[in-house]
Amino acid sequence: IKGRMKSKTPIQHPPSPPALPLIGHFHLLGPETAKSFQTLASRYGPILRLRLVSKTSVIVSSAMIAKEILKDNEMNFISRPVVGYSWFNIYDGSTFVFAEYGTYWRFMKKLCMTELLSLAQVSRFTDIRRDETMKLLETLVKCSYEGKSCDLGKEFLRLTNNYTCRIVMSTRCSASEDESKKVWEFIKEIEELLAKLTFGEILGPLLGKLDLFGYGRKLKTLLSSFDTLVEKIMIKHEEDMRFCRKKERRDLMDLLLDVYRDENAEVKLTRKNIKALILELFTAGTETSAKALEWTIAELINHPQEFKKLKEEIHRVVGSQRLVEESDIPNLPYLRAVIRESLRLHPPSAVLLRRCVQDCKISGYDILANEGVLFNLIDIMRDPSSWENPLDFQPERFMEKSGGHYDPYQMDIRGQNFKMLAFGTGRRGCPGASLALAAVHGVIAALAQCFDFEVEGGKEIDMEEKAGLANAMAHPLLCYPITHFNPLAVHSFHPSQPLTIPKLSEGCTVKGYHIPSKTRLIFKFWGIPRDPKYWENPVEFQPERFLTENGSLKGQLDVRGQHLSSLAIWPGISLAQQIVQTSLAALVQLCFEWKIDRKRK
Ligand code: HEM
Repeated sequence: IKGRMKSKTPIQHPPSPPALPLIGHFHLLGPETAKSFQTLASRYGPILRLRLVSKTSVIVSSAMIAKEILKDNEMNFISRPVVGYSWFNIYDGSTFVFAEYGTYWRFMKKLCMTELLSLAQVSRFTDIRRDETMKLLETLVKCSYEGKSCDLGKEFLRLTNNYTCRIVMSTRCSASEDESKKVWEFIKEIEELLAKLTFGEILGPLLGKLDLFGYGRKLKTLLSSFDTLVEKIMIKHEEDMRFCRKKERRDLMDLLLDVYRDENAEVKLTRKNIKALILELFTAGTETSAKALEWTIAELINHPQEFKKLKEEIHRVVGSQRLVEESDIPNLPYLRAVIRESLRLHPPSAVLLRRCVQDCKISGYDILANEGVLFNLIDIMRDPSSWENPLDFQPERFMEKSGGHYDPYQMDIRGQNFKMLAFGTGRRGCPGASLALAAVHGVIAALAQCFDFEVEGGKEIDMEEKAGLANAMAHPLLCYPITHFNPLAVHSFHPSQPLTIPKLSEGCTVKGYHIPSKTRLIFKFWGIPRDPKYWENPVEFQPERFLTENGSLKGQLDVRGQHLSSLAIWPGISLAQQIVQTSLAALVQLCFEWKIDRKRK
């Protein structure tokens, strides 16, 4: 009323459904919040105003209005709404993601874009992502040989948490892997609590502060334990610097500590700022990237034609002698189209949150200062006026019509294309996009090259979305990997894997026994390379057996499968041999002599 009396012209709010006393429009939101917004948008238009108990928010569901707000009025919508759980956040006032637009936020954003998460930094950590990807492949190969199913969602979360831990604070520097495991156990619990508190927040400050369900107190305790652990890791980093201990590489914590100690820095960072940022890098980066992986592989499993096309592209470009690398990504346009299509249909952050700084007009409606604005990305990126058959998974839509090249404008996912806002846009857009994209492309390419996936009972993956705004899959992504390219098998006296041919396509007869089609064949390496028919003293370690008298290599060294008595290798040979030979040579030549603990034999 006060607002109306003050203004000469009546305020023209965006359309709004009838509200109930006290709870406002709360009753109109179903468990699938994004879908409820969608239903309301189809009745009231692409911009509408909702009151949820104590909070008033404007909901935007069209690319055009998103552009008007986020591009034409960027500075007026550059801050984020204040979140209720700040009462329980020990880092309140020190965070980056929810920082007001101002000197601190600008300083931190620049630091993220030019140092911490810059393209150069992301490529410096390629080997860490590769290493973690190999661990994932190893798990899947194991499941494949044992005929066990695998919860891919869990594995993806483990992968993104692990490489983030290593990039941010090198598990090796933190003395034991236990510490990194603890960090991500904290993060998991903190994320769960934040989701609960974000929902409870709409109850308003009075009820919110009462903390009826006790989530706030639990969050405070968890954050304090996280703080103690990260402080310990920080002290170790500082000791390493002080005593000039040699490190393989400098991680993000080292870079942040440099700024912390820099007397001339534009902004004096506190320890609290550093810890808050570390927490936010985890909460903003790990689950989002894991969800992107999960949705993409689920779509590919449900779309065998597209999956096959992706495999063929990788085979054409990379061949079958080595594992696909992140450096191959520029030459894999279909892969890039697949990732974009998955992010379009299933944005891991389903909404963008901004706050209006000063009263302004958008599409003829008044948006008032301090009103929150929520951009429903699912609606925007499935808008039929922007996308043909918007609900279908069609990576081809990102390719130019002729010649299968990609269309650079369509492919832009960093915010200049307002139909495609998976990473947000403008100054407040996601600074982790390069890291996330490198990881997601690398992992999906490796999975497509190495595996097929079967769902129990030959069914399709259920693509139902979980309740709430998290845009996660409602059901665990359980499937059976079938290895058709194993990059891990290494030639050695102790072959690491049995050789498996995924499935026999047609039945056949071997030595009088009928083997029906679809049987999985396993060749036991223990048997073949130790067969006394082929090898003298087969269980003795005698490298000389591979050498001629004048010291050159014998034909038997062929480990690529022509020599049946030495079947230990798979097409990952070049990579595998390089890793094993170079590390072994370095260990022997340069570094160490080994002593055995005699008591233990
Ligand atoms: C597929 C993975 C990811 C997706 C879909 C995603 C998406 C987003 C979105 C939509 C925003 C809000 C942008 C806006 O308001 O315009 C955002 C912000 C942010 N993201 Fe990401 N993100 C991902 C991965 C990452 C990673 C790996 C990191 C860092 C390790 C990260 C760090 C951040 C930070 C710090 C912000 C806040 C930026 C600010 O307020 O200025 N994100 N992200």
